[in-house]
Amino acid sequence: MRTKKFAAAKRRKTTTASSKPAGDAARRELPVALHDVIELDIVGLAHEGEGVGRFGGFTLFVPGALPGERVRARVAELRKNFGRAELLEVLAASPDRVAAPCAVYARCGGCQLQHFAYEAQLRWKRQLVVDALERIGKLRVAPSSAAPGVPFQGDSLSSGSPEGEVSSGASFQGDSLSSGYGFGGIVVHPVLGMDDPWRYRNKAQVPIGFDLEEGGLVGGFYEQGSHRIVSTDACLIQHERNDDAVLATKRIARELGIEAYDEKSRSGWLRHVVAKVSFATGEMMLVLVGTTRVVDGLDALVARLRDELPHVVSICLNVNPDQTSAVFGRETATLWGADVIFDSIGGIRFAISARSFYQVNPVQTERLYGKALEYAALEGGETVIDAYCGIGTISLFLARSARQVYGVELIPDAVEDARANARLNDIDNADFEVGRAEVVLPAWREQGIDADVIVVDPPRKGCDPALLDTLVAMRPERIVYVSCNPATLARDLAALEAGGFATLEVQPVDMFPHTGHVECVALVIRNETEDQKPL
Ligand SMILES: C[S@@+](CC[C@H](N)C(=O)[O-])C[C@H]1O[C@@H](n2cnc3c(N)ncnc32)[C@H](O)[C@@H]1O
Repeated sequence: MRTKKFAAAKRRKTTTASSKPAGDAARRELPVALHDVIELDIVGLAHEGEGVGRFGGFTLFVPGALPGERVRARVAELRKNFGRAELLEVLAASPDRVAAPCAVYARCGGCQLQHFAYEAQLRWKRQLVVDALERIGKLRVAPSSAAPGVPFQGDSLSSGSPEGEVSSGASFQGDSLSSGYGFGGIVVHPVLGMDDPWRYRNKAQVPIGFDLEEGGLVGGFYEQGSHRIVSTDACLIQHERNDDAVLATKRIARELGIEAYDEKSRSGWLRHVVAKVSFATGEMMLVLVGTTRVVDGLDALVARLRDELPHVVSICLNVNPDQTSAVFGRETATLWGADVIFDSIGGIRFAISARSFYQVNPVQTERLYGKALEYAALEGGETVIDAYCGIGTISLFLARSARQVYGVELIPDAVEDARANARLNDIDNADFEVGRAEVVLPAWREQGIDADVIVVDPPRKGCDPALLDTLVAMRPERIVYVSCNPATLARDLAALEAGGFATLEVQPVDMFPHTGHVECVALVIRNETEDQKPL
């Protein structure tokens, strides 16, 4: 085993691969150099699930390592304030380490946490949320909700993302935390996990490539951080029917001599296979993404897919002729069968077309939106605004219990889907508008639309500051904040606290088991004492 002494000697001969000049590292006398093999203790997990270790006070991210472990690792990248190291050996394993069941886990970029026991994943995700609220939002989390059994304590908690999507610059300062307006702090519930955290995805989007050793046309997943395709026939977080459909498509295309598209030479035809399955009905849609509208063998491919895959009710073609990493091109046509498949979540039906955005984990989506409905506490007479409404999933969930729902969304196609889904469910009290929430809400306010409840479900970057200002000005009784990023959630909840609201509870939901992602829904209420202040 290489020792620290060896590493120090080797360091004198190496340079850093940092985005900063090598001289930088020398000046700052980093305790490691590129390619050093070192032993280090892992003290936390970063947002993407990499182990976080410290070596001589310097932070190193070690993918595959778990908190509490001692590992041997090779330094693979150095930057000014942190580095990355490749895991070589686990010297002392965490009791939460398990064998990842997926055969391609080590190479595929899809999952990051299969080697971490599921219960431990859930405890870690909850702690990520608590840390974000305390460190970034400087919000007080109720002590009673510091769940027993949370494995990581104190300063060695989840250690942030290397790139730092939200830089808090905040250290934990107990006394300066917000008091939560006397509510005793925000209750952060244990993460709602899945009873069976496998085979949960309803959509597979599989890149197609060429590999002579594998027999020609292959499909799988991009290797972590690259565009190299890892050929794979099974994905353990994917519904079996999607796996079967993709496997059959690859085999039949090979047999018919249909060529995979090659990014470098820009030759070949088939770029992606997308399979969608409705958990409610079992119906499936297949979308072939090719470079042109026609290709030899396409009719035969469709005929054989129809024969072999009885659950497929729709086969579509998307044409993407461009030299781009975007999956889809502009043109989509139905080659056979229906234009859409139907799914339902919580009794609301959704029509899913080749290009519609739709939640990929329908089981957990129902639980997440059920919580949003509970937090909205609707009695039937309320006006609700759903900002960032997408295809109107939350709006339609809430419309059944409210007087009127208004949804706003940036993407026109999604708004079309939202309107169609409202019609499909005979819901006539939900109106949708295309636009930026931060522009449309102030306009609605000018028109006299006042909301009792406002739901926000923004993208990872969180709410636009102008929208937060509008929420503060509109002073709805309740805000239900659905978030896919605890860091921006914490930042925005802090802004709402400053504007006279209080966050009562946060319910994290595990929408993507075995990945570093965690979704949250937060209940924020208007602070009545603020209402009594003179204007
Ligand atoms: C996390 S998704 C919400 C999805 C939606 N709740 C659903 O279940 O279908 C965020 C949505 O916000 C939209 N969006 C992004 N920026 C926006 C903005 N400034 N105003 C309105 N919508 C926006 C995105 O297009 C996306 O559909």
